[in-house]
Amino acid sequence: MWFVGCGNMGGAILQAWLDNGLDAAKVTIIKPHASQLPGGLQSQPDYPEGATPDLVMLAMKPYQLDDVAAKLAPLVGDNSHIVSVLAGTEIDILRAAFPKAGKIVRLMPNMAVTVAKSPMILISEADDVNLKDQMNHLFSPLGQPEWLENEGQMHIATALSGSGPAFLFRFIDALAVSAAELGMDKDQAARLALAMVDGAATLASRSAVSPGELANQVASPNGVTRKGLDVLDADGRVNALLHDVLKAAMERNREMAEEAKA
Ligand SMILES: NC(=O)C1=CN([C@@H]2O[C@H](COP(=O)(O)OP(=O)(O)OC[C@H]3O[C@@H](n4cnc5c(N)ncnc54)[C@H](OP(=O)(O)O)[C@@H]3O)[C@@H](O)[C@H]2O)C=CC1
Ligand SMILES: O=C(O)[C@@H]1CCC=N1
Repeated sequence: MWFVGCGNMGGAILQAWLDNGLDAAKVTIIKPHASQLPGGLQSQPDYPEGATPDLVMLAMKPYQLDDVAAKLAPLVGDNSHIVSVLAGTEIDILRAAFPKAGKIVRLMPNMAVTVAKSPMILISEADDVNLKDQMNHLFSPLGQPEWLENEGQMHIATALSGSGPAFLFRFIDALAVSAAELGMDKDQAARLALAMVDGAATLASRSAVSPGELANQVASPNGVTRKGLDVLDADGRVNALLHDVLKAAMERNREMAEEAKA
């Protein structure tokens, strides 16, 4: 297996696979600069000569595709599947870059692969049951595989699930900062905000009722929570805010897809 690029996202996937028993000897990492890598692995700047990979994980930045393809495309053949985590880089573009490759799959993971809790959003160029089984087997130790029906859905899926952790991390920070501004010790506020989100997310994921209903269960009539919810809900504030956040991220993903075609 070859990793092309192994930074935040590629490194998290590799770490998760190593934690799940992947033999490090089967991994070759190609990237320009030496850096600390999962499992103490070393990267190399050049592609191995005379070797053909079974699987290539494309995990560099989207704008680096042309550079990568110039060197990698001649080395991949029918039996080399390519899995790309590149945001906004569509299957047609990947196929044009790697005309001789085996199957091409797009994956949108998030950083929670290291705790086996990333939705693993997938789409491939062909509706191939064997390929799906193979990908599910490969990626289910990192989170829940979730196949899209069409590639157009990848824009919003990327905003929600790929970028989503960043939005939630900001929310946790904002809760902690606000609690500190309102009188709590800063470190204690940070600790409590994180523990509360962790507990609430676990509860919601295990609950038979929706998060909306759970919010109502927390809020006593005329109680403390209702006053806070009223602020979130005033003029549809929180929905409007998150709509705008997802729309901005989704539109950037769409724009990146257009840039890749230009
Ligand atoms: N970060 C995230 O949460 C998510 C990221 N993604 C996608 O993952 C991809 C990587 O993002 P991220 O990990 O955050 O980025 P990073 O900047 O952390 O990592 C980029 C990697 O690409 C390598 N690289 C740079 N140039 C080349 C090249 N010419 N050939 C091979 N490798 C190269 C870098 O190597 P070096 O260090 O040696 O320079 C580095 O290992 C992006 O396409 C992004 O869209 C998708 C979902 C979530
Ligand atoms: O910000 C980005 O472009 C990538 C895609 C999803 C998460 N990180």
